[in-house]
Amino acid sequence: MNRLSIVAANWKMNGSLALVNSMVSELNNVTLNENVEVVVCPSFPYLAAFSLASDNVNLSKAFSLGAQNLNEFANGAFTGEVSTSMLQEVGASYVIVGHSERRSIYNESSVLVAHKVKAALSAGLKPILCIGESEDERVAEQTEVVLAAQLQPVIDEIGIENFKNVVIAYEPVWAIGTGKTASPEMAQATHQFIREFIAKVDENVAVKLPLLYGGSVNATNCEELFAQADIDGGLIGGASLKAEEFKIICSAAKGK
Ligand SMILES: O=C(CO)COP(=O)(O)O
Repeated sequence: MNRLSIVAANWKMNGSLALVNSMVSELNNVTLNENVEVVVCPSFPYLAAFSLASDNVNLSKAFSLGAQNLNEFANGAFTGEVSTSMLQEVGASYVIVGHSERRSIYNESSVLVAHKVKAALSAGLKPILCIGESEDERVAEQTEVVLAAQLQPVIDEIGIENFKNVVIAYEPVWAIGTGKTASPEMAQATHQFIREFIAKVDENVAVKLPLLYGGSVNATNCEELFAQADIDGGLIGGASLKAEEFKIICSAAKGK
């Protein structure tokens, strides 16, 4: 089938220059399976340093750099914000959009998320679009409704054909940073729903779409999660800050 698997590290507001340098040299020793890409998303101040350190060791092209957020406007009076061209200039090729922490703490709506996805694509950055339900929503059996409501504004904004440059990360909010991973079967069922939701609009796009799982992925559970038919890698938080553990997770991914 030839579908790319991706392991993306979301450092969130963690890390340091020392971690950037040690991670780059550790990643230089990882052997990846075919059709696997690794994306490291440190905080804004470390992007340029990560690029430089990767160039210095000539890190394989399978390793890319991503940002954790972007502003939807090209430039202007937006104090504290970062534009797509700035991200590109420092070497980012991916950007996380719509993480549940941004949706809940910074009130980012699905419409704003859609605008950010569009801005990323227009600048040639690949968005890693995060979607996921809260624990209450799952208990109320609203998971599929919530996911559909998060996806539809993006489909409306960019058009389904542009999903060929999008990565989706399914991150159940109740599994983020809690140690409560969705079981591989539960995660697979939800990934299958997401792929079928996209397939209803465009089957060719759906077949090729990398669908990552996120939420307490670690060195112990990654293999079983990544073996699921519709799970094409992961978006890793806490475990991506520990080089030894992250390397195991990277090596567990296989292109489908
Ligand atoms: O939010 C996440 C990645 O974006 C997941 O975080 P954890 O892996 O720490 O649960």
